[in-house]
Amino acid sequence: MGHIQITPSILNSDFARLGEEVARIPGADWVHVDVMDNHFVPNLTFGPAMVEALARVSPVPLDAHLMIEDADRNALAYVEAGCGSVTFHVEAAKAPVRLAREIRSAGARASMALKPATPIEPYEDLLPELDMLLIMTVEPGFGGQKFLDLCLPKIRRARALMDKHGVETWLQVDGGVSLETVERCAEAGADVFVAGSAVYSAQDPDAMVAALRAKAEAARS
Ligand SMILES: O=C(CO)[C@H](O)[C@H](O)COP(=O)(O)O
Ligand SMILES: [Fe+2]
Repeated sequence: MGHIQITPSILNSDFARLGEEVARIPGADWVHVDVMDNHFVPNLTFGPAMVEALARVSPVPLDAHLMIEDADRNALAYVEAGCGSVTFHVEAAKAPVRLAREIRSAGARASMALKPATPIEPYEDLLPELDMLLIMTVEPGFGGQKFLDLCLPKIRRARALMDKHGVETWLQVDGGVSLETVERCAEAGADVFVAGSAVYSAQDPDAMVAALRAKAEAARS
């Protein structure tokens, strides 16, 4: 299992002041950027030009979470925009192995996401192709939703499969992660934690990043 990483999502931050919003979380490991196209999910955020502008000013690397149809054709634009990690949804990719290899060859970490109802088992053999697996803990589309406990067994099963294959793949959780739920995720085997509303609704977002990290680390030991 990798070291604990905290990845705030800017989805519920102030979109009119994104540069200032990312400057409020210097203690984060990554900034999580939720790209939504109003087709794969019923919500619309931003595209490569906006992400490229954010990459230029962010104090930490960008972790793009692409909730978009036709990931095969659109994912590389986010590597070119300067993201250090690019996550596509397996439900939106026609050729996930080829896409993961393309993302890696273009110079970013390749990551694949699973919606809550998508099982990990059919994708076991893909794990060596991935730098990170994202297990969604809400239905994708909106920030501020309630954490789905029904996803915890899948996190445990994914961690067991990673151990079985001896891979270094990081295991990210995204959706409803807060001081109340981060320990459950860490105990189940997650090592990368996305937190949107928990971080940006806090008085001091960087202190919330530190608090989430401390809880996840304590849960693991
Ligand atoms: O991918 C997402 C939603 O589809 C977001 O990253 C996620 O919901 C973060 O927000 P919160 O921590 O408020 O749930
Ligand atoms: Fe996300």
